[in-house]
Amino acid sequence: MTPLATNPSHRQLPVIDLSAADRGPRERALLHAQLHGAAHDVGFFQLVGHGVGERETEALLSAMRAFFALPEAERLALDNVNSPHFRGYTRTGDERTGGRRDWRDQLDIGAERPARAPGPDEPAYWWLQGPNQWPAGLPELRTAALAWIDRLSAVAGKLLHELLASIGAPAGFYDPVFGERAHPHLKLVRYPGSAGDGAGQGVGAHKDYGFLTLLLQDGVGGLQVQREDGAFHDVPPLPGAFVVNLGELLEVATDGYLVATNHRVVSPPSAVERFSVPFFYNPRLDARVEPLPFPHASAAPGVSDDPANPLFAEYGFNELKGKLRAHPLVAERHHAELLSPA
Ligand SMILES: O=C(O)CCC(=O)C(=O)O
Ligand SMILES: [Fe+2]
Repeated sequence: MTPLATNPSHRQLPVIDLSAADRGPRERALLHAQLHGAAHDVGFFQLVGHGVGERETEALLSAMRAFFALPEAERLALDNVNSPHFRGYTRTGDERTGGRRDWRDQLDIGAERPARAPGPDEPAYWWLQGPNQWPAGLPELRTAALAWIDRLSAVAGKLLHELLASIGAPAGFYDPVFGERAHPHLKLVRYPGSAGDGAGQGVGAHKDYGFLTLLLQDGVGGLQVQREDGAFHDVPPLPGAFVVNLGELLEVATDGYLVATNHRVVSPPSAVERFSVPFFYNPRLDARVEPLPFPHASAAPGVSDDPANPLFAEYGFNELKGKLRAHPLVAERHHAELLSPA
């Protein structure tokens, strides 16, 4: 072994088989031990045995490829700059993470609900609720994306139950913040090679805002997770698996016992495109995440204290902070009153 080799235990994320939950108490106990370790130590793992089949996945991916193959004018007809709800298409270079330009284009999709412009006494996060923007000539995209949101909401719900049980908490403790008014979110993302500015920022280091993220990535690679050593380590693509990471609300819920982990994407080499589909399992916008009762609560270190990234227990505020930061063009056009003076 050369001194430069990465520690293999750092390179490989845990692989968790969710179907073990249905194979009797012994297998379920083993699953819980693995989940507990992965969620507490890393906050990232590969999920297999989730039951989502190749047909459903291919329906989503082929609609997605068709979308990104549309002429730019047709994609820009859905420009999110026209949506006060941060829905629609973001062209490459218009998104920011850590104050720097991300080199990816994407379509942001959420639950299909009518717009709700908040009144003067209502929280501003109601702006996040509103209609999606769909490409007129690609009805199959709407069908596949909404089906994916339903399907992955069910998988994520089951996973959250097992995860809470794995740390000795009541499995259904957060059920009331999901249900009919949950606020799931889906992104269809393309990384079109590198920007040529030397930064290689596909998307900059960040944490996700909600409970759990289930990511479908293609075979190109580039996703990296920050590990205990502070360095960013590759998350190699595993066919058929979802990469799962814990969001900020689970860190808030457990006072830091479970970790929301920083991650980023390094741009693929020029002329190589990478596609990914992150699904964010988020609760109602007006959900206030109560502290989770669980036996390890006294061992919790507290949530991370980053003045540049405060964590909010009321979910809508947590998402709104991120959206205003990531989409400055939408924020300036529609929400100037929410931006703090520079
Ligand atoms: O594209 C990826 O692999 C990750 C994307 C991501 O982390 C995000 O959009 O929050
Ligand atoms: Fe993310």
